[in-house]
Amino acid sequence: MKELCVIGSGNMGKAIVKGILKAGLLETSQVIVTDINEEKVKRIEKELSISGSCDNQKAAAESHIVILAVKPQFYKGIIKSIQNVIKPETIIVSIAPGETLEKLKRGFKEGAKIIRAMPNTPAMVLEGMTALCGNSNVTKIEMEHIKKLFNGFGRVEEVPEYMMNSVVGISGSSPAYVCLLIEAMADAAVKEGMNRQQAYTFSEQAVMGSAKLLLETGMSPSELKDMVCSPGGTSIEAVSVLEEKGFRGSVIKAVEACVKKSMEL
Ligand SMILES: NC(=O)C1=CN([C@@H]2O[C@H](COP(=O)(O)OP(=O)(O)OC[C@H]3O[C@@H](n4cnc5c(N)ncnc54)[C@H](OP(=O)(O)O)[C@@H]3O)[C@@H](O)[C@H]2O)C=CC1
Ligand SMILES: O=C(O)[C@@H]1CCC=N1
Repeated sequence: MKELCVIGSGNMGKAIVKGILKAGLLETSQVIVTDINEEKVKRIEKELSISGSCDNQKAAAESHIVILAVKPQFYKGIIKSIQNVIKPETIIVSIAPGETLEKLKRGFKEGAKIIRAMPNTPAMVLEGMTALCGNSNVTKIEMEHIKKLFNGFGRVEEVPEYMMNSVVGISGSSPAYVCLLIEAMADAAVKEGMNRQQAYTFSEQAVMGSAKLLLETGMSPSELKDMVCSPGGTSIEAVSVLEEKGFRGSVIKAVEACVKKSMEL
């Protein structure tokens, strides 16, 4: 038996396995990863020294925890192929938006232990943020066990299921819009004559450092903004242009659109 089977070795599947191994939470011999693409399986086997397979059913049958890390459109087919081999004590973890506990439950046998998770790509560098919620068949101890694994590659918060779509908006999808901000600031510096690489370094470090400062001090974003904006200084000039252009309103609308899409999936 393996402790963990991850179905789908793409961006998230690989990030999750890498994080758990890096944190030393599981041995390489306790993990199996599958993919539809044999080349990808070979690559991840070699890179992480773990077992790989193209046989989802066999891998799921012999694992205590099964994480579904494929795009939502492949869920139906994969669940159909593994539903009969999932043991009553197996914990199934889904990371797709739109796959509700109710929808997932219909795919598995009565009593199945199902957890919904919403991680994000910074998991690749152990700085992920994951929201978790489980169905009533998952015990407290089992939830703690899954939390600990996801803690291996970042922070974890348990949330009620109705918050999962909001988590997609603020966390799962947000690296995409944070990157737009980083890219735009770098573009501005390039426009001023800075070389591209240096512009990315300044921009990335400013975003990372600001987030770290807030996380480590407990300061609110408005407090840090006020601290940076000297009276009659440079920062308030930038803030006032962003307000004029509807920066915050645009971000709120963007997150709302993301949450809405997640609800529709
Ligand atoms: N990327 C992100 O930022 C986040 C993604 N998610 C969710 O995580 C899930 C995975 O996303 P992501 O990792 O980005 O997707 P990827 O496409 O990078 O990875 C999925 C992998 O699964 C493979 N696959 C497809 N069908 C099967 C199958 N039948 N059996 C086994 N493997 C299969 C894909 O192969 P092929 O490429 O050949 O189709 C691919 O290698 C999605 O549901 C997504 O919504 C959640 C949070 C963040
Ligand atoms: O864009 C998506 O659908 C996925 C879900 C969260 C991040 N990426």
